[in-house]
Amino acid sequence: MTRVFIDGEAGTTGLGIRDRLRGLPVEILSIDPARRKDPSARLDMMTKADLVVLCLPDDAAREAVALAGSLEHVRFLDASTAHRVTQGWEYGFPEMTPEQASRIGKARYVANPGCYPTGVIALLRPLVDAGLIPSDHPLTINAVSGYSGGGRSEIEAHEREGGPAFALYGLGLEHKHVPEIMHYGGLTRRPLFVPSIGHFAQGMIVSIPLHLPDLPGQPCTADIAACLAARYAGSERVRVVSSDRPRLDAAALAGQDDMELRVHGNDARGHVLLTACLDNLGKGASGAALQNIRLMSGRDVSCA
Ligand SMILES: NC(=O)C1=CN([C@@H]2O[C@H](COP(=O)(O)OP(=O)(O)OC[C@H]3O[C@@H](n4cnc5c(N)ncnc54)[C@H](OP(=O)(O)O)[C@@H]3O)[C@@H](O)[C@H]2O)C=CC1
Ligand SMILES: CC(=O)N[C@@H](CCC(=O)OP(=O)(O)O)C(=O)O
Repeated sequence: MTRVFIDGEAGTTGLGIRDRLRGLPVEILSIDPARRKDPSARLDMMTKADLVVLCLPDDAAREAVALAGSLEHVRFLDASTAHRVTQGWEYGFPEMTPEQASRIGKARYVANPGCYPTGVIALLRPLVDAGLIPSDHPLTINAVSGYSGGGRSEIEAHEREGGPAFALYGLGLEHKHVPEIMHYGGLTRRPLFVPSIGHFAQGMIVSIPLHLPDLPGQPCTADIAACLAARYAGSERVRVVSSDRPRLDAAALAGQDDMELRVHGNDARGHVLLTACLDNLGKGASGAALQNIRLMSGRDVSCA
């Protein structure tokens, strides 16, 4: 049975992973809460584990890997941003390419994707791979997240004091997710990424507008939709669904670990809007972590 230590178990992502592990054949090693930030107590737990799941701020995640670097039997899954584009780390997005699930299954170090990049890469990577979107195409990515995406401090701010109904942020245009979006999305030109936060707990929409006449070969909406549908055919967690509804609710998949992709098109205008709808805490965090834990413990290589 795989022994799992969740460093940061009491946080938002850590709790979500713990809940999802209930009933699975894994043993969860829990640290004494009073010593949860004590490096020697954490190292002691890591020594006993087969798999360490890091649900920590970036600096603490780097510290944990350094702390346990000499423990050769231990594998790591990091939910933070710290190692997502670091050499030697596998990207924990099993649906990204046909080979990715098996690469994750064999890796010692796996980085769980960011919540926004999960939606962005799912939409863009197949289209870039197919040559429908050039890697240097100028792109704008709009996104809205529930406030739980900001972790415990943002949750407390919204639930105790009340937060803004809707706010743009990241207005310095340097969001921490852009490097992984470019790296795994196959982009050579930096996209303009515009995140926002709403006064709802969980859920997310990523939306990417495209001008069809500006794309190579001038594809139509159906060409774009067919490319995405082919990539995710048979995927358990990522579905390409029809865009027949007049509006899309950002919280539509709250509480679920799936992601829905849509291609909203108006060929007469030459316009397409790609959307990804997911739960930032589900497929955007703990749900993806569960997929990776299953792959890393050899239980489920078909979950992509
Ligand atoms: N929320 C989300 O939607 C997503 C979050 N993530 C990532 O997951 C990671 C955790 O985020 P989230 O769960 O939201 O954050 P939280 O703030 O909810 O939880 C972080 C946890 O780590 C603990 N912690 C902080 N420093 C240390 C340390 N040095 N040693 C041990 N424990 C420590 C915190 O304790 P205390 O509260 O006492 O400081 C807290 O329990 C982050 O890197 C985040 O970027 C990834 C995807 C989505
Ligand atoms: C609403 C909100 O604040 N969202 C966070 C992203 C969530 C998160 O921390 O994501 P990763 O750990 O996956 O990188 C932000 O924009 O920084």
